Amino acid sequence: HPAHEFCAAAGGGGGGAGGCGGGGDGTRILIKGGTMVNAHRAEEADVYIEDGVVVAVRPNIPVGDDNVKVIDATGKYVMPGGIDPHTHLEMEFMGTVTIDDFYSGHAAALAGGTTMHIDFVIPVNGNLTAGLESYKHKAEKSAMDYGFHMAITKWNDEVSREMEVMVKEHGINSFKFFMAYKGSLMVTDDLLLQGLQKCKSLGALAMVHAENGDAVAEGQQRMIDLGITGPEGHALSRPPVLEGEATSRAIRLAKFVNTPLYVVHVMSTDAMEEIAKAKREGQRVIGEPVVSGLVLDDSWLWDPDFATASKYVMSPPIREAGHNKALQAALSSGILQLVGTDHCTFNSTQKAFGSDDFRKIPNGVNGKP
Ligand SMILES: NC(=O)NCCC(=O)O
Ligand SMILES: [Zn+2]
Repeated sequence: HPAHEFCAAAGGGGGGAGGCGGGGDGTRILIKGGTMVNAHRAEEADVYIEDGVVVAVRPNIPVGDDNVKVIDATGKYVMPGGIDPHTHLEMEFMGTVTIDDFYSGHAAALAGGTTMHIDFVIPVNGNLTAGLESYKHKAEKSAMDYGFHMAITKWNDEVSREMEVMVKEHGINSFKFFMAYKGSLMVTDDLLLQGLQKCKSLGALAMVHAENGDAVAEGQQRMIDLGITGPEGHALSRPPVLEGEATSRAIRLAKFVNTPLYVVHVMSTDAMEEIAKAKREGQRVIGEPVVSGLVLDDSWLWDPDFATASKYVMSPPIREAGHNKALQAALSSGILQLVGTDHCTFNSTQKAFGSDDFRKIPNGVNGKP
């Protein structure tokens, strides 16, 4: 099984569902001489691991016996594995499927030091159980730990009942509502309200993709009417004001229901300021910037080469320079709380579906731009 290559490389046990796992196989590893970094500080320390569990962290741990695998980390940082809270592996979207699956995506993540991620289950025709079955199947080739959030794309009594089953029987306790992608994944305010109330009653976390999907459709038509069909039309059609509006609306509806809210991929100062204001007033709102929004700007979308420009098409769009620095500052001051990648990769052939109409370019970028 391909997962074993990575488990072996990591010195871990056998690869069960959800990753390599410790396995109690007697593996002993000593990482020596590095600078160990945790959330609160960095220090010179060795790390001793038994059966996949860190049992000692202190300077100068003696090697002891020959059965300990010693890794020399002199001059290197030793950090906990990263957790990516936002990915889309093998996701069916905009008429195609993201090219990184639960094996190639895991290989890339592990190579970069990410050891766990949370993907979004997309229901099948609104059915949550069918969606989960499909994602469990996709994840059979996994090589690292993973978990699932779940999108809610329809509303009826069955969906409401299934949400409870997801929380109580499958450990899925975060549900995403797309306020954009009109005609496919988008939900109405009515559905969002029902969903927020259900999340509250289950103690689950509601998440939103915050853009005004109706206004985006209008903005897209405006661009087409103006003859703007290239990737730059993507950013022009869905400006920050539409992200700010939806973020504010979701925050206020969550306040009305009195339930916490997680805003995924915060890409603009407009959205970030809505989150900052709500938090100042004591509301429980979590804001997640993503790597592309923190480090890139929208100039790429104006590249005359379609293959280059289309690589940067995602939603909400990568914004004008300035938003990225403001998001970085908000992250360092705690207004925004964690970073995802929104890893959602399409190759140049897939991106070319929209070579004469930006509306058909599959939305999504590589999480490590
Ligand atoms: N972000 C993006 O453009 N694609 C992935 C789907 C989503 O998160 O909206
Ligand atoms: Zn996403």
